[in-house]
Amino acid sequence: MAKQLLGKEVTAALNERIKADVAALKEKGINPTLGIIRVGENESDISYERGATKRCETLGVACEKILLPADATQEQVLAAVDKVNKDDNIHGVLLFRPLPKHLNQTEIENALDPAKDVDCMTDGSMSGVFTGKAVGFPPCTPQACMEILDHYGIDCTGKKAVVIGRSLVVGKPAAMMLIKKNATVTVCHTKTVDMPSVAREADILIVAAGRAGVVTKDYVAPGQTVIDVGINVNAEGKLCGDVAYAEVEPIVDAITPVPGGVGSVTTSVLVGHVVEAAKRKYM
Ligand SMILES: NC(=O)C1=CN([C@@H]2O[C@H](COP(=O)(O)OP(=O)(O)OC[C@H]3O[C@@H](n4cnc5c(N)ncnc54)[C@H](OP(=O)(O)O)[C@@H]3O)[C@@H](O)[C@H]2O)C=CC1
Ligand SMILES: Nc1nc(=O)c2c([nH]1)NC[C@@H]1CN(c3ccc(C(=O)N[C@@H](CCC(=O)O)C(=O)O)cc3)C=[N+]21
Repeated sequence: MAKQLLGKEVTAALNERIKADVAALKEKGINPTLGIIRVGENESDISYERGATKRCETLGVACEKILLPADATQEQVLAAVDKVNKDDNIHGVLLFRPLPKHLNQTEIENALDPAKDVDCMTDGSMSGVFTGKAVGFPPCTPQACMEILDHYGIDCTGKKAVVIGRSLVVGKPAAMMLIKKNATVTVCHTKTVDMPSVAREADILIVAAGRAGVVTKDYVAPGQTVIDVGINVNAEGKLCGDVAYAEVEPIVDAITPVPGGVGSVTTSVLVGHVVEAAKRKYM
């Protein structure tokens, strides 16, 4: 039986700190607020929105939403970003990605006010992840993965880490953060040849492919820690990860469940960034 790495154990201390910061801000008459921009009805975006909204509520942070149709134009999305940029009562912004293909995502991402960039959307913020210089906030999901490793005392120094996925939201920044923690990192993607044998060599396996069940028992080995970032909705409408949990869990040392793993830490990290953005502005 693998040890379950539980999101709620990781977020307990984080949430207490956030609540204290929220109380201090409210005492000064500041109401920390997250702005959400969603384009279309993607299920994984909607489940993140639900989780983030709930987390805001329990931590006393307000939430304002702009919802646009899947066929929204570049101008409409840019206008939404401009609106949240100009709104002094919004301290941090979440824009779900990837955006529909017809949009110029880079232009939209970089239109955001860097001070409100709580999920590392702008190139300026992302540069900080690669250079190690403190620029803005790191992306919430890879940070959540690192929080889990830290909380459970999983030391990365000298370990082999394999990341499946190379997106700017998860895979690439996660690889940089693992390097910073002194791991030796391999990044896999759809052109990787013989992924199972690469993954089996890992001490720490981070999976962010966005395909339910890609990681089967052939990808894992005893002794491994598996962090399942994937959030997919199965045929019964239930959340499931990218790892075939039932067949992988008996083999490895430690694993994050879905739900109850990375996703719940991500929303806490996000709300923490919003509160920190408000603190930087006023305190
Ligand atoms: N738990 C959480 O808090 C969060 C969860 N997620 C979830 O994580 C998953 C990944 O998200 P994101 O990075 O944004 O997704 P993207 O679709 O942007 O990227 C997926 C990456 O995985 C690679 N990939 C896809 N299929 C395979 C495969 N069969 N074998 C190897 N590599 C593959 C792709 O490779 P290539 O580049 O070659 O196309 C790509 O680099 C999604 O399920 C998403 O919902 C995302 C953010 C937060
Ligand atoms: N710019 C951007 N950043 C993202 O991080 C991002 C994104 N776009 N697009 C969509 C995906 C998907 N994703 C989810 C995160 C948490 C839950 C989630 O359900 N969280 C629950 C808990 C789920 C669990 O317990 O595992 C909660 O917080 O209560 C779902 C989905 C983020 N993503």
